[in-house]
Amino acid sequence: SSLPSPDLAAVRTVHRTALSQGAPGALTRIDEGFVRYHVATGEADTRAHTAMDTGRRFRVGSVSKTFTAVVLLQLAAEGRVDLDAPANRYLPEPLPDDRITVRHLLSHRSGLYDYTNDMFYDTVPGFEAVRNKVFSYQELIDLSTARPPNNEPGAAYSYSNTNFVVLGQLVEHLTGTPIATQYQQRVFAPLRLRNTSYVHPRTTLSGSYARGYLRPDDTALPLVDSTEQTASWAQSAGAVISSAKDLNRFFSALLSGELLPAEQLDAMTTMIPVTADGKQSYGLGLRARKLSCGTTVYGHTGTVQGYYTYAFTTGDGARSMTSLANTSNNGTVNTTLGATLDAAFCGSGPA
Ligand SMILES: CC1(C)S[C@@H]2[C@H](NC(=O)CCCC[C@H](NC(=O)C[NH3+])C(=O)[O-])C(=O)N2[C@H]1C(=O)[O-]
Repeated sequence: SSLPSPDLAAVRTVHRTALSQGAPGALTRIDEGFVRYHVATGEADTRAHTAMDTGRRFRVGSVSKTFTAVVLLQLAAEGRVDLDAPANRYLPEPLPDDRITVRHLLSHRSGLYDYTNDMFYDTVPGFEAVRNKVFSYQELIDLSTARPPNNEPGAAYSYSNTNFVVLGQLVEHLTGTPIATQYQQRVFAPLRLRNTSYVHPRTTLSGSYARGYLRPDDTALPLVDSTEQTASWAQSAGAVISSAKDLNRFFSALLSGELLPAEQLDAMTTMIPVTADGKQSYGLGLRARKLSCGTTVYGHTGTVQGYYTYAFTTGDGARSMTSLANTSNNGTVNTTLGATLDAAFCGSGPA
């Protein structure tokens, strides 16, 4: 490819920095055609002192939003949902504002308040209060609509988990099947993502996986093992479990046109800047980042208790990278881990 070779030494340096900042372990896998690169550092399990390896599964957090967006856009391609219709046309219970369209939800422009702002205001108590809870979509939506909207529909970008919880409810109401069935039939099975699952509300991960460690707000306290949770607070906004190999396969397939017709892929990759420097933008359930070398990559990030994920690919899907650090509530680690993007796609160290 026209890209410089990945800088694996730079990836290792980023991992070591993340560990020095509090991550128990980190992994990065890069795939380009039949060529793959693996870098794993530190521990997947700090009690058993098990070494991290790139084959381990983990909770992907909001990378789940791209899976949900693919299901929605396939339904749109089948003529079963109109992206510019009011979402209320497809929902069992109406949102307070009829002007909110399906596209507003997919692009975080609905204005719907993000209930996790309250739910996780106090990090560990908030997590402990919900880690074994099972929510209905409607319960989560009601938490959101109890608060004023962030903006008029379509007037601004304001990221909100609520948007993708509504979209999960919409998919289930429209198809009459659980979102898990739609993920399985439309994405997991066709791409043979054997290490990817949606097991909500089961709390355990199967197979070989990395344990996740949540940092308390009082950073003097020990990390909290947050591996087992229902992730019911997130569901179609964040409850997918996957691996670096599978996420690389998913994003490569998506951007190379295996999952969506051109019209829907174009809609998904029509990006609107979300940072002042214009380097980060959002489309429909998809992020884009312009890297230090000028290359733009497409994918999503994830933050779920105990796990930070970056999963991105080139515009043609030729080269993909997934990085994980098995901690969270540690913004320094999250920012550090993001530098694996430059190492993977620009062949350079942190910008
Ligand atoms: C926009 C984000 C960053 S937040 C959103 C979603 N994750 C969540 O909403 C979880 C928030 C609480 C997570 C918790 N933090 C606290 O409790 C802080 N008090 C922690 O760090 O484990 C996800 O994933 N998205 C990320 C994304 O899309 O990159």
